[in-house]
Amino acid sequence: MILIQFTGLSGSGKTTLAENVSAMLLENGYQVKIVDGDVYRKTVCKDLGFSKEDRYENVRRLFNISRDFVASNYIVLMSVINPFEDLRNEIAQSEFVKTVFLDCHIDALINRDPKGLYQKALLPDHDVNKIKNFTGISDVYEVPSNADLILKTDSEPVSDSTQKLYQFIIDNLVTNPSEFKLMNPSSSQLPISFSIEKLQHDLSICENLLWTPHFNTGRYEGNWTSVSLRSQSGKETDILSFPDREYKNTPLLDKCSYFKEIMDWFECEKEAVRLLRLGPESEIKEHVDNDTSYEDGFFRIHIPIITNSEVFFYVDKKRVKMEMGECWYANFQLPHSVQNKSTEPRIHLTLDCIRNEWSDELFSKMGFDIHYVPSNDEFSEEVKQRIIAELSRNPSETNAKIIADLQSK
Ligand SMILES: Nc1ncnc2c1ncn2[C@@H]1O[C@H](COP(=O)(O)OS(=O)(=O)O)[C@@H](OP(=O)(O)O)[C@H]1O
Ligand SMILES: Nc1ncnc2c1ncn2[C@@H]1O[C@H](COP(=O)(O)OP(=O)(O)O)[C@@H](O)[C@H]1O
Repeated sequence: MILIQFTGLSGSGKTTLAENVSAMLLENGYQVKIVDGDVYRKTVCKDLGFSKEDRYENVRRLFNISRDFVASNYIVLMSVINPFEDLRNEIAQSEFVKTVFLDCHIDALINRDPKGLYQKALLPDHDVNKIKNFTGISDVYEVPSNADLILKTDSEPVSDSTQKLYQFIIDNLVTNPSEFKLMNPSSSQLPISFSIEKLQHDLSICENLLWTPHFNTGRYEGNWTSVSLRSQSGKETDILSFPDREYKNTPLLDKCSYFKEIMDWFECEKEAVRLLRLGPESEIKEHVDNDTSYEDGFFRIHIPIITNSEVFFYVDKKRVKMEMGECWYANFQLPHSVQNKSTEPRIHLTLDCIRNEWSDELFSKMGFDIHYVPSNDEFSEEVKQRIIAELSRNPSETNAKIIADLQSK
């Protein structure tokens, strides 16, 4: 299945194209849902306005609703202005999401003005009818740099845009739903970054110590070593990481105040905390680490201290570009590998953390469905009830069948 996240200014054609394409898809036997910002702002999102925070919250809520529909094998057309690049990218991390940019020049929109909103947005400041913070006029719209499809809705007829979008959806549908795993992102950047200078300062304290070679020599080629800031024995040379054991800070951590500060930023229990050094021209072969996904109650964080563009970190066959000072989660239960093709070492600080309420709040802000249970054909009870409630609002023979099917599971 597929989720189309539209992005485009008011009047660019989101509603028109969503409705046209939906009609064509329905005619051809597909199940379709339109999740339209304009509509949901009157119900689920009626507490939200147009501040930056509210727009983020609005789009995230609509994405959560859309994702539930995708889980029920709907083609979903999420029709929102969706003005922020980082939020669109966050959503696009899910494999089933495609971004469609409705590119329409502002002059054409002002001219077109189907709802009379531009006229109101352009009124003088003192006018009581003026719409403030209007996207494209008095509020930001970040032009997408990596949309999967761009439709020039100011220069092509509606029928052309409709046909192109319809074909794009058909071409990108996951044809065998049983092979399609709906899941949380395989990797995701946290909304925090750390000082590269301070990270490298603390690293310099550790650099002359004895770094222990990684125990599983079959897994890598070249040089892969580590030093512990927190380990089971409390020793710096103990670099093993096993779940559900007691961990203690090592004496090294007392000397590294910034690493300690970073650890404290994570308001959750920590297991192993280590510096991992992948030497020049070295490679960690593809492997999986069991029970290391957020859904298992665990999350491993990577913070690059020294890295460069010749480091290739892959998670689930996708390259994850982690820059120095950034903070990343990845699901290491999925196949992953690292190649350092450069002549410099790559050094990361890694923290093994235990999921709790604090991290659930953080991960839901990052677009994770914290109720997601990894299984191909089952939903959590809560998700199931939400889908049933939504389908019941829209009675039809098909919806009645889906509800009966869901209730029988
Ligand atoms: N200040 C301001 N800025 C932009 N849009 C405004 C504003 N005030 C009201 N409207 C109407 O709200 C619709 C946009 O809502 P969205 O949910 O798509 O916006 S956002 O993605 O959260 O930015 C948008 O609907 P569309 O015209 O369908 O885009 C407008 O009708
Ligand atoms: N190629 C096109 N694609 C979509 N809409 C177009 C196109 N060309 C002209 N239009 C017109 O632009 C307007 C778009 O309005 P609407 O679909 O409500 O936009 P939005 O939902 O983005 O606010 C409609 O009047 C539509 O007929």
